[in-house]
Amino acid sequence: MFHFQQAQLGHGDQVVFSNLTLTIEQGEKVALLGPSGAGKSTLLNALRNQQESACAWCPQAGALVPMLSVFHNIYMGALSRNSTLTNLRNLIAPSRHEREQIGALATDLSLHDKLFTSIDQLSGGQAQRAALGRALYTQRPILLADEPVSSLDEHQGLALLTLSLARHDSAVIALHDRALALACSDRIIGLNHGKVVLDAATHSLSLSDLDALYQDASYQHRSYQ
Ligand SMILES: Nc1ncnc2c1ncn2[C@@H]1O[C@H](COP(=O)(O)OP(=O)(O)OP(=O)(O)O)[C@@H](O)[C@H]1O
Repeated sequence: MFHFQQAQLGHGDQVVFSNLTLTIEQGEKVALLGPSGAGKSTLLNALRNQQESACAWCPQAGALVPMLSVFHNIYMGALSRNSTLTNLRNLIAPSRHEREQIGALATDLSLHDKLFTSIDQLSGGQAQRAALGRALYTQRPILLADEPVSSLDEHQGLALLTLSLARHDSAVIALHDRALALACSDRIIGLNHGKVVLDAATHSLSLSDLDALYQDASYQHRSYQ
């Protein structure tokens, strides 16, 4: 599904991964872990570039339109699958179908009472749930998400991540919460300084294995598979 062979990834002149070899198969639910600046967002962007039309995309900043409502921001997930005319009509006077679909999704995200509230009047966690809603509403098979539940409490984070993963065939999700990664993924890829330093089946890992990823600057590659 995704494959890199001795790839160089970065931003303009800034090389982040100098020699990345990595394959992610269809059906895998992968958690990306690693300290700040390790390269998680860089890798997610590169994955998206490989399969853009198949990916539901939930970037870290959310990229929502602050003046528009939760409903309208979630609807934006559907823009690419409808005609311009249908989109204009739905943005001005949503069809019953869209109201029902987005209403049900907002209920799943505990945002039903904020459906017609603008994003700039939401808490950080509510805005994050709206961003996840927009990604889910694209209805594409691969979920790529960058810290999608970082502003939520652990119970809500786990519930929404579980819901999101159940709606996608495959997923790669950058997380900072190690326990959440252990609870939700079936493979964990650990990054450090633009290198894959851990790549293992989740069931073979413990919290302390993951702690080491953050504590030891000279962490060496470990594979448990
Ligand atoms: N737009 C950019 N232009 C240049 N360098 C960038 C850009 N975005 C990120 N970088 C650099 O790439 C490296 C990896 O950043 P990246 O955002 O991928 O890390 P991350 O693991 O997602 O971090 P965080 O957990 O803080 O989000 C960092 O050194 C960062 O400074």
